[in-house]
Amino acid sequence: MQTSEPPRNIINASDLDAWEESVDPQSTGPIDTVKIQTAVRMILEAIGENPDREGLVETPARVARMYQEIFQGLYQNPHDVLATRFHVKQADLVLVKDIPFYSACEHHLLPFFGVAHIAYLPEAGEVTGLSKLARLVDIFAKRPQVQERMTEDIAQALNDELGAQGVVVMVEAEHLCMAMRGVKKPGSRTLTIAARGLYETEEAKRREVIDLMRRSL
Ligand SMILES: Nc1nc2c(ncn2[C@@H]2O[C@H](COP(=O)(O)OP(=O)(O)OP(=O)(O)O)[C@@H](O)[C@H]2O)c(=O)[nH]1
Ligand SMILES: [Zn+2]
Repeated sequence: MQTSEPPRNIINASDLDAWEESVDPQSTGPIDTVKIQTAVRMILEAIGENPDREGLVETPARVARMYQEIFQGLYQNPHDVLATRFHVKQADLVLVKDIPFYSACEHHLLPFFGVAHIAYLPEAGEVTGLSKLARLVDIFAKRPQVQERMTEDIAQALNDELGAQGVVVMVEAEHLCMAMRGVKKPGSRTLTIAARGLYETEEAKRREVIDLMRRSL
């Protein structure tokens, strides 16, 4: 459908300034917030709603801001996050457990959420900041995703950037597309694992790490 006038509740470029100023443009990249607003208005119309009624009039702009936030990982580079390195004299296994995350399944754009556990065996005492592991999770969670790819991507980025001897990533999540619609199985959880380096080949060592991940501290 071609219209010469933009829908009335589409906010124009000058109105966008206020919220674009509050977000680092380098971290959000070229997310087209005006296009999102147009699309959301059309969806509201398509379901038979009145997009001009009081409760909905700001909704396209809210959804645009939300997508700008929850998909900002598309424009963030794991290389930048993992550039922070420290050298320690000796380092054995590093394991950060229960890193909470929220992502969106790419099939339905509904949330899946849960925790990620990240372990790596540093090479020659080369470690990164602990918070950087959590930032890495966010970079890959804040994209349209499938859980398996998110798990593999985190492991691969750590392997590539850190040069670790081995990496194990485990993700446990609940998918709202399986809970609130479709098959309707709330409470079911999906567990995915990715391994790199020595943990790919040495099964006993991988199992040790997985046991640590599953054990409550
Ligand atoms: N492997 C995998 N599947 C996912 C993930 N997120 C959602 N899905 C699944 O993607 C599938 C999409 O299946 P389709 O048959 O194309 O879509 P659908 O008709 O909406 O499927 P139902 O959810 O079964 O109603 C569903 O089985 C979802 O459960 C994920 O992270 N990993
Ligand atoms: Zn889904």
